[in-house]
Amino acid sequence: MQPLLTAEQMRRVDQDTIERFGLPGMVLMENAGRACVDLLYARLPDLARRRVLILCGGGNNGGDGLVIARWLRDAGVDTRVVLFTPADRLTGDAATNQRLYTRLGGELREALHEEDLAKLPSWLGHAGVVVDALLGTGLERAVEGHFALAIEQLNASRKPVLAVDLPSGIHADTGQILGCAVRATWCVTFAAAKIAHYTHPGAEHCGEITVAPIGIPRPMLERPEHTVSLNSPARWHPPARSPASHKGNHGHLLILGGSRGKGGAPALAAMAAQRMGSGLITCAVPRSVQPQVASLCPEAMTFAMDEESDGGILPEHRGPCKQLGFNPSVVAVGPGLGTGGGAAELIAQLMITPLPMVMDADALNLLALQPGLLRAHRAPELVLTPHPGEFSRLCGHRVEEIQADRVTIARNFARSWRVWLVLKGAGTVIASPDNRVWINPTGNHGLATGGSGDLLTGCIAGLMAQGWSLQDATLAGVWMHGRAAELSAAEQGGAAGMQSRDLLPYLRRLRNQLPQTTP
Ligand SMILES: NC(=O)C1=CN([C@@H]2O[C@H](COP(=O)(O)OP(=O)(O)OC[C@H]3O[C@@H](n4cnc5c(N)ncnc54)[C@H](O)[C@@H]3O)[C@@H](O)[C@H]2O)[C@@H](O)CC1
Ligand SMILES: [K+]
Repeated sequence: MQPLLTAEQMRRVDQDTIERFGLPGMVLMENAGRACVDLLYARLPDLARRRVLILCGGGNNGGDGLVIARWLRDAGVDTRVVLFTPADRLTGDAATNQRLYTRLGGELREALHEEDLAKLPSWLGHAGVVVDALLGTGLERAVEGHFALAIEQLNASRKPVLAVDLPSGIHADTGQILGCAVRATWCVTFAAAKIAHYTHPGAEHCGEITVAPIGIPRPMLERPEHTVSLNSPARWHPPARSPASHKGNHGHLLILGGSRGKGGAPALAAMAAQRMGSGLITCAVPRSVQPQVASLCPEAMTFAMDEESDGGILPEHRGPCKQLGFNPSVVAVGPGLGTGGGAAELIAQLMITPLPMVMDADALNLLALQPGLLRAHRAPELVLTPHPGEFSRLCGHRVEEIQADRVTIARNFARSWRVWLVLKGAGTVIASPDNRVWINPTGNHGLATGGSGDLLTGCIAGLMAQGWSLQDATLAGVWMHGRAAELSAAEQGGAAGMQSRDLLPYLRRLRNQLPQTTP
């Protein structure tokens, strides 16, 4: 497990390590500072020839900066410290580290008044690298005044920046910028990453993230109340495929969707599910788009549903599972579905159908119009995959409110509606009905194009249909979808201009790289 902590959780972990476990705070701070020094040496082989400017705030983040300053000065590196609080106001371990640095002959300037700040551009100009130790997890209000000025001048200097723990100005729990925030080249965080490291816009400010151990015992980090984790392949348990298997062993996925002008969506979902290894796939679509879906994806079976004059599904065909004469392992509903009356009745019917289900796109828009359906759902496993706009319609919060605290709002929704929620967008949040949350680190802006959501639906539903656990199918589907975009960008000429279909060969490659559990 790679927990992602809030500022309060980290504070408690630090405190328990010091008070209950008995490891002094000075040791933690020493290890934190030392880890930053190691990163600087590793990334800048010519560090000894650079001037290092260290900007320190008045809390323990500044204390880490003073540890860094001591090590570098002792190694003969040209090191300058600028303190943004009066030195005599430092307390605890930060004050001790200030004394140690000064005892070593280290020079320390205070930047408290306008005339001090006027010198900052010149100090920055002479710096070969800057350490941002202004504010860490203790950020408690919007940055303004001389801190804001320093951050703006630092960003304008375009110097390489190491952020200590978090880029100053980023809120640890939400990834939001409070006032303004440092743009770092590297960020070394301690013991565990924080939610902000993988939540935008904070994530973009971090640069390369390193999680450094500082002596906090693992059980302190892996507490049950630490419910947010990074989504990573290490914890999935994909079921093994037998060499003697046939298509019937790998599930039958029913995709319900499509409408006139939106025939590509169910076809894309089907193609992604195939690349995940689904055995059989049936696309049930309105009659007029059936030939299109069949020619886009000849490996899938198609089923024609009678349609309304606008190309949507007719209400009398709302029981497609029965009509098809088979019991699908999983239903994926929504890609290109449309929001006509027939589609609405279809959703109502599906919500009382006891089948595992993935709902996306127009299925979610229809659900938003009849929220009572969600409360009464009978799906043993239900995954909703909204983007922030769809989620806004579902949960009633404005998009800006959702984006300002994605983890909390997604978590509350999943818990109160007993669903798995995949809140899409950079740093996709996956929330389970039992209060656990994962943040997904893979993906890029190449996914910001039509069709990529349909692929994601196909990935998750395709894995579920093969007997993956709901949790693993959802986590792996999201992770591989993002990773495929990264691979496509790296190997096919960049993220912009990516077509959703470009992801398909990479999905197949990633699927086959996953470890399998023994049958
Ligand atoms: N024992 C510990 O608790 C450890 C803490 N560590 C470091 O300590 C940091 C947390 O330390 P603190 O809790 O002292 O917090 P910070 O050092 O992040 O900041 C707290 C100080 O900043 C002030 N402040 C808050 N918001 C401000 C704003 N917008 N503008 C100006 N000043 C503002 C507060 O009044 C307080 O004086 C971590 O991020 C990490 O870098 C590490 O040294 C590891 C051990
Ligand atoms: K910082």
